[in-house]
Amino acid sequence: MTRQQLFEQIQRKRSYLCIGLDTDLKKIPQHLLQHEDPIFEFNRQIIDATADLCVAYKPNVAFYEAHGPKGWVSLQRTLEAIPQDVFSIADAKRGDIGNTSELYARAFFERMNFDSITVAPYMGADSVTPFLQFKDKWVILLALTSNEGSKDFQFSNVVTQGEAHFLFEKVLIKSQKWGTPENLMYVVGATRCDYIERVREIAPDHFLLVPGVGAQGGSLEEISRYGMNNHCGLLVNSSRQIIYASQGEDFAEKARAAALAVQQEMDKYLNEYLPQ
Ligand SMILES: O=c1ccn([C@@H]2O[C@H](COP(=O)(O)O)[C@@H](O)[C@H]2O)c(=O)[nH]1
Repeated sequence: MTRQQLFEQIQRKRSYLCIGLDTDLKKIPQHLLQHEDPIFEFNRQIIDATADLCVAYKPNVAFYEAHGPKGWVSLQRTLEAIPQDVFSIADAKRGDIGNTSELYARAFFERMNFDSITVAPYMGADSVTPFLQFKDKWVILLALTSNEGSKDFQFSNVVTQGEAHFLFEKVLIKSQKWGTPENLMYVVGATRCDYIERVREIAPDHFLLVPGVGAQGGSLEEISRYGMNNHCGLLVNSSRQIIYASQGEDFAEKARAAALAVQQEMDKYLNEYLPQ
């Protein structure tokens, strides 16, 4: 999917919501356990109930690979249930020496046909660029993550081009030599709203994948106010708050209601903050 197609979808649906498919057998409604693939059945019903309200789905690969080969099958079936025009994100946080990264890229882009994959920047250019060689596919690079531990490394002081920066700023500056706003996005946590203006100074045009609203408490209003650019430039993820809105037989209906509430808020922010 191209950046323009993503933006058109955002305008059409009045939404920049990404729904995280962090599907956990311990949390899904118990009546689904009788299905031969309960994870897929849960995801299928969530997707059917919410596809008109969101622009992306993000299965976190950990929730699938934890089940071994069966989990990979659930992931593949889930990907096939995502409508063609909805952006798909493999939240896999990969990255290794070049020839290994190339195989990761082939696994997620060719074997499975995801639109994008999350990648860790720590191993540098040769670990990231193999993912950038695929037409209309995206790298979503971890820049400033939403978790408490982000403080351990991401705020370390480093010197870039003779200037002092935080490490996450260096990731944003340096990686713009590897990709463009047409194939590179960044993960920036909604719990780090105080840095969103700084992120936009360094990377004004790139899309940001923003986890951390909902269960982690980040502010959708602040991220929208300070993070929106002229292509919207935001995919705001919510996983648990939406998919586990109910653990009863009405789970899909309740997930739809939770997604609708977020979409309606996003509609308002698109009116207020999208530059004309
Ligand atoms: O900085 C990051 C990067 C990734 N995540 C992932 O996003 C979802 C968040 O789930 P919620 O239930 O909405 O909290 C999850 O898959 C994380 O692994 C993140 O939270 N922060």
